Amino acid sequence: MTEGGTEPRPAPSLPPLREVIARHGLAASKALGQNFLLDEQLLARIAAIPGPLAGERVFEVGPGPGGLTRAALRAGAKVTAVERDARCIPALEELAAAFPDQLTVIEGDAMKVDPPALTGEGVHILANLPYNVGTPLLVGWLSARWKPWWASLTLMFQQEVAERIVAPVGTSHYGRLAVLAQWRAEARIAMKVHRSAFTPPPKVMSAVVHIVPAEEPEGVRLPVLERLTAAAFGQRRKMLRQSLKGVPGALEALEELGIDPQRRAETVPVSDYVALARLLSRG
Ligand SMILES: C[S@@+](CC[C@H](N)C(=O)[O-])C[C@H]1O[C@@H](n2cnc3c(N)ncnc32)[C@H](O)[C@@H]1O
Repeated sequence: MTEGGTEPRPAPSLPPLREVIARHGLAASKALGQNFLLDEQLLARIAAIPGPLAGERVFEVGPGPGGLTRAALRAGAKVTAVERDARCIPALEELAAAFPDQLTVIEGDAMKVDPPALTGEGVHILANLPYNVGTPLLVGWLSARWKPWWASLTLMFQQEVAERIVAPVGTSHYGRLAVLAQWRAEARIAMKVHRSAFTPPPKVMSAVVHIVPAEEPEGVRLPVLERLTAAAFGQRRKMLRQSLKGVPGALEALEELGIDPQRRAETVPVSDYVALARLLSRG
């Protein structure tokens, strides 16, 4: 016995994921963006990205046959998983039975559930999702009130999308998503994943992005920052004095901050967008 607690339970032995997929007839659906990860060592490495999960709560979106789910459960997490494909639910219920009191399975659309109501605050979000679902969910999670209800995000994306999230100023991927992800959070690519790791393999390479909340800069309203970056990057080849013309007060704010109006959007660091938005948030 450990002091004040119980011995961790030995992880139950589970059938290989291929067998789970075959037994439950989980032929990958293109419409649901299903590309499954079956390599359990790789899955364990992804589940380790948020840090030690023993006793932590995890919200998983799109568990599918449960590969990433079982990795998080083996690491000792309490997992709430939302899956849209009804065919996957019996396989996930089997996993819940193998890890008593550790897994709650919800059949539903992640775009429609209210995760903090399901999981409470301080959860680690884990997801390997289709791009068309993953990006809107990410934007929603990054737009939450700060500090957010989640403790970290560990999300698989197409590599090109991952590059746009972590892009430094001055690079071709730098844009609205980079500013949104970086103005009050730290975002990095934690792992690149070759397309051949998926069944079936997608057309492009993938990468896992890890995001943790940082201090929110004071006096900045997010809608103001978004209006600014929408205008600036909406015409990214133009000089700021042209692209920001339609944003009331923006040209005066450039001058007040000593930001050269001849610069283009992609040369302006996140800290300058924040400073501009702070001035414009005053009004
Ligand atoms: C790329 S697969 C990943 C499956 C599994 N996590 C893995 O890594 O092998 C994406 C999963 O997300 C599910 N999914 C797609 N759209 C969803 C949505 N709107 N809400 C919840 N799950 C969704 C799919 O059914 C599928 O199981």
